[in-house]
Amino acid sequence: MSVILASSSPRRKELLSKSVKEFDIMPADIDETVQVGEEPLAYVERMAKEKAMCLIKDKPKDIVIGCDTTVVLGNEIMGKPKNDEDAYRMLEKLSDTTHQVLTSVYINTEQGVFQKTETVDVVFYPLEEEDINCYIETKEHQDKAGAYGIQGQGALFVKEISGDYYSIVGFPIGYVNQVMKKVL
Ligand SMILES: Cc1cn([C@H]2C[C@H](O)[C@@H](COP(=O)(O)OP(=O)(O)OP(=O)(O)O)O2)c(=O)[nH]c1=O
Repeated sequence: MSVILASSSPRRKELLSKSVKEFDIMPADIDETVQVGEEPLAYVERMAKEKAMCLIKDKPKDIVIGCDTTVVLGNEIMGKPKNDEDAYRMLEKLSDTTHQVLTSVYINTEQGVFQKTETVDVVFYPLEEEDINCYIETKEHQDKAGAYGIQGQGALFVKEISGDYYSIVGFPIGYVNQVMKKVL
């Protein structure tokens, strides 16, 4: 039996390695389109499950972990920006307001499924045009939901968070570790 992380994210790999010594990485290739009328919570939970399900078919005896993170402002789901203009648009909207970061982790094991979804409130300071343009030049936004990374230069935008920091980064390692202690 192996542990498989269904992810291409270097952050998820680094965080899982704090809890599990040996695991395989098999990125899941799924369609991440939001369905018509789909609520953010349902969306992020479906994505985490689908990433894991992709691999479960071939590896039913293994522990498979799928995870998804999305930024939500009001009812708008902000995934990864398509380009720099899209990133600018997202950061302009996130300026001087509170958004939610939703992260769902889906862990399939022989003992059953463990799924948890965290919602973290994040408050941003007002961002000036120059702040956003300088940030976009760093390219840090490119692979991140909501076009920022709290673990990098995006930290400068953050006034306050309420909830699990590691869920913002994309992987609720404390919870995953609790599950690993039960199933490994
Ligand atoms: C808000 C925020 C998001 N992110 C990241 C976490 C996720 O990796 C990414 C959201 O995209 P996801 O689709 O959740 O994940 P991914 O495409 O990076 O990896 P996978 O192969 O597992 O699907 O945004 C940060 O790293 N820091 C932040 O502050």
